[in-house]
Amino acid sequence: MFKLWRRKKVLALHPAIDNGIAPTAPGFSGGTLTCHCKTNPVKVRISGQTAHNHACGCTKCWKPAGAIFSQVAVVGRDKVEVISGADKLVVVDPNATIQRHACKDCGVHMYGRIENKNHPFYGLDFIHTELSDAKGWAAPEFAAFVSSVIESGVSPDKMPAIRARLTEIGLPPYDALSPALMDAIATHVAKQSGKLPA
Ligand SMILES: N[C@@H](CCC(=O)N[C@@H](CSCO)C(=O)NCC(=O)O)C(=O)O
Ligand SMILES: [Zn+2]
Ligand SMILES: [Zn+2]
Repeated sequence: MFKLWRRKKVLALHPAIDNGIAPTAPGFSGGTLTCHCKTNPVKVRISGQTAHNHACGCTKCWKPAGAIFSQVAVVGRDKVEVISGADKLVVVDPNATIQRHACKDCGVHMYGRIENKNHPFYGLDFIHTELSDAKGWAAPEFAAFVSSVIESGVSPDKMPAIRARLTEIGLPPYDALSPALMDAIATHVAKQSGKLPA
């Protein structure tokens, strides 16, 4: 008789978080993001470390094939320079708050930019550091917009297992951004409206 061994199916959250998160390197100073095109890839030079790296479950952030989550971080827009293939970049949704500049050939998002000067995160670009093979990028710290994965077709039944796995990995799951970032956004709004002193 054959015995059938069935391994528990592991959730494919994101390749950069499923098999252990690479550590942040002190003093890390950046690297080059490369799109997935075999020829003439788009290259974006990032001249600094990122901040607020997180797994994002929203429908708008770019995810590698098979991943439920995106991994996305911010860096000052002055640290982002397209060094190759600029002619292949298109803005995915010009009406979105974050204007994601994607390679029109492979679909990879190379950077997302906020053009609204009143936005709390104006001055920061959103990038996917897994597009660089440099080691030492800031590690992800939390998971954002977790419930939004349902909007991409994930069965609601899987949510308890997804939240449990994120917690196990060390990425606290939130259904918006992290409390610290939500507080920063609300503080900015309150200062703009005069409810708090500027
Ligand atoms: N349920 C929606 C949520 C989309 C959303 O609000 N995404 C956030 C986080 S993106 C990176 O952290 C956001 O700020 N979006 C602004 C934008 O995308 O322009 C969905 O899943 O689509
Ligand atoms: Zn490409
Ligand atoms: Zn997102």
